[in-house]
Amino acid sequence: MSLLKTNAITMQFGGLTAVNELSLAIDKGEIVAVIGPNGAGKTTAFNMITGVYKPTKGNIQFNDQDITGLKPHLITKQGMARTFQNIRLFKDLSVEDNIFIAQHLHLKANLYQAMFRLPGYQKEEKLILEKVFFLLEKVGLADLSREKASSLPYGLQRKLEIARALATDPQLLLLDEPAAGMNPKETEDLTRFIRQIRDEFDLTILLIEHHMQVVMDISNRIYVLDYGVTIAEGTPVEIQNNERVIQAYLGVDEDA
Ligand SMILES: Nc1ncnc2c1ncn2[C@@H]1O[C@H](COP(=O)(O)OP(=O)(O)OP(=O)(O)O)[C@@H](O)[C@H]1O
Repeated sequence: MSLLKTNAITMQFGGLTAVNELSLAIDKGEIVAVIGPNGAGKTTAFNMITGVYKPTKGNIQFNDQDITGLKPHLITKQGMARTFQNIRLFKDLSVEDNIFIAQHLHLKANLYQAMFRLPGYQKEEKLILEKVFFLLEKVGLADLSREKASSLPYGLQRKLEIARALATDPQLLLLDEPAAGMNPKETEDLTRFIRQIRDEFDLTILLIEHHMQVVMDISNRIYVLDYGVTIAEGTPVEIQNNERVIQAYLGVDEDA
């Protein structure tokens, strides 16, 4: 059974069809990549899946529930989390506070209990802090918990962003260009890290990535978009040998 299924989702912006009848099916535990040249529609696809845009046509099933058009925070609550192409941390907050804030989504205490720090809130807060440190340990950032997010090297900021996404207890994690701007060492580390969190947190991962080495190394399957159209789907080996893909993408602009 697929964890995520998009049935011919289409997104039109005026006269432009950014994504045309995209049908993805992602099984539990898979790591699946969506690739394609700039402007192919990858981020638009993510935005439809995570509720930022409502598809013009088609529908999206997550865990066998129709989530088409649900607001992003409700989709997050159903077990989907994402990171963005441009890092979106609270740069002036500490590493631990960046995760603490994400955890608040799960708070059951009301505003009154929180304002006066009543016992119900304090108990919950303690549990959240434990979880924050558990996550920081897992991603190797525990020693840097008090540092300002903006003071971390780029690769670690990306890790922190992923840890923050994990704080919402996702089953499906969407990563939008996780290797963007990373040096070769950081990229290698990231590939290992993505596999590690998939295993440790029992995740399914969908990623957009331009870095071909990362894509080929990490993905179970790959979908290729070009001008909004799905031109190929297959294993890394199949994709690397697909003539249409080579023409549309791999032959050009490999490291864009
Ligand atoms: N909100 C919007 N309004 C109008 N056009 C948009 C909007 N968002 C995206 N587009 C257009 O839709 C097409 C697909 O864009 P999208 O950002 O999804 O591509 P992408 O594959 O993610 O590209 P990149 O690799 O550069 O991030 C582009 O032509 C883009 O200009």
